[in-house]
Amino acid sequence: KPITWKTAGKGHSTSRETGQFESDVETQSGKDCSPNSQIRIRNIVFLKTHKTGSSTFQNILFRLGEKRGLTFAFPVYTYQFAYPEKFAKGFVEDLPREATEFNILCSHMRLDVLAVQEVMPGSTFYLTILRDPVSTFESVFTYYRTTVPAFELVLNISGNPLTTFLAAPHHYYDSRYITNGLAKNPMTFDLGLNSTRERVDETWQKDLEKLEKDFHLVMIAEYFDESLILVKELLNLDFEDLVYVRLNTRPQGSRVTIDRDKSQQIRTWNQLDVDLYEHFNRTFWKKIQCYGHTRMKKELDVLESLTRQTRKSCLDGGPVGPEKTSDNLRPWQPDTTKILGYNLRRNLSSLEYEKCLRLVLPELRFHTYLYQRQYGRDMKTLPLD
Ligand SMILES: Nc1ncnc2c1ncn2[C@@H]1O[C@H](COP(=O)(O)OS(=O)(=O)O)[C@@H](OP(=O)(O)O)[C@H]1O
Repeated sequence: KPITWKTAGKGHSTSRETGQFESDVETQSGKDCSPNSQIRIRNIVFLKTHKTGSSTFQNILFRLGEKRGLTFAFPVYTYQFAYPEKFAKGFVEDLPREATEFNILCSHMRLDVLAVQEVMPGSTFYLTILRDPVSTFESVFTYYRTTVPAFELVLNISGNPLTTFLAAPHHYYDSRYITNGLAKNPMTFDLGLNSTRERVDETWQKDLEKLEKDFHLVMIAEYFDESLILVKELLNLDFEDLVYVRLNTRPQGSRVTIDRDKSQQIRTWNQLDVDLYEHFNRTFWKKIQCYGHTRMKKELDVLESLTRQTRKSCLDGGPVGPEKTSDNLRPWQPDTTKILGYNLRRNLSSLEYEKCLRLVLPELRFHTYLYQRQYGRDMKTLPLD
């Protein structure tokens, strides 16, 4: 089924006679069931939260954007919009000469919706992804142990660093430093909210209501495939657009075992993230309910089967450590854990190779490639000051 990308302009009407909806994105916002099978959406903002499976979804958007010739809003420097600063229009590279608007923005940022709206057209779909806060925090802690100041402080203390941190997090966490953003309620921080609060309060309820209005879909990492089916419906995509391999995974051995006590400590320390996740998990299942469980099951079967076939025809086995991947397929490696990558089967035809390569291409390489392609030059180097 070919996709026709059209901009869903503001003010499109609902055709009551035919029962078909051509509503613009605004009119769907906040609804549990969005009858949108007739619209073609061109513009997408994906808030790439940290350690939530977001690189896997970003890879889907990278492939989609390249295939449809869409224009990416890239950061002026590096691969992130001056993270952990709040997003600002000035962090975005200029439009390429021949383009009239940006279509996809999906690099790491700390959200400021109004600032993003200054960059992206009105007819834009806003998506993000949340993951169970205990798994997210453990992953964030392991990955950023030497870069987030609050985590760095426990490095030289003997014993398990996560145990040490969780025993007295206030001792290490100084909320005045924005670079500590990921050390407490990392998902709330990425969403641009005040993540330093100790507990949910009235302002928090308002924040949640606002997020519900701002985002058309909040994906849930634990139900990644179900999330993709909802994305497929929302953006009118094909199954083949959604085929993926899990990116940025760690070897089993690098995971810290989280027992019941530790899990409780993480939940207490990240209470806003817990509430955020529970809230959007509930709205997610309402959307699934609207979508229909039987229909969802059928779609999942098709996606799983296509994904299995694609992985089989592209990959030379499962994910492997950095020592076993070729240079161009090796994901960026922090100094605290290995990040797994993939090798491709040998003897792929050149057509297959191009398709399979994009499926496993690590974030930074794909970003560099797309930037080069869009601007006809290399990325700018960050000025030293
Ligand atoms: N499809 C899917 N579903 C669920 N979880 C997934 C998926 N793909 C990746 N992952 C897990 O997400 C973690 C990496 O997240 P990110 O890609 O967001 O990391 S990053 O912030 O961009 O570095 C990383 O978690 P940990 O392995 O616990 O570190 C991945 O294993």
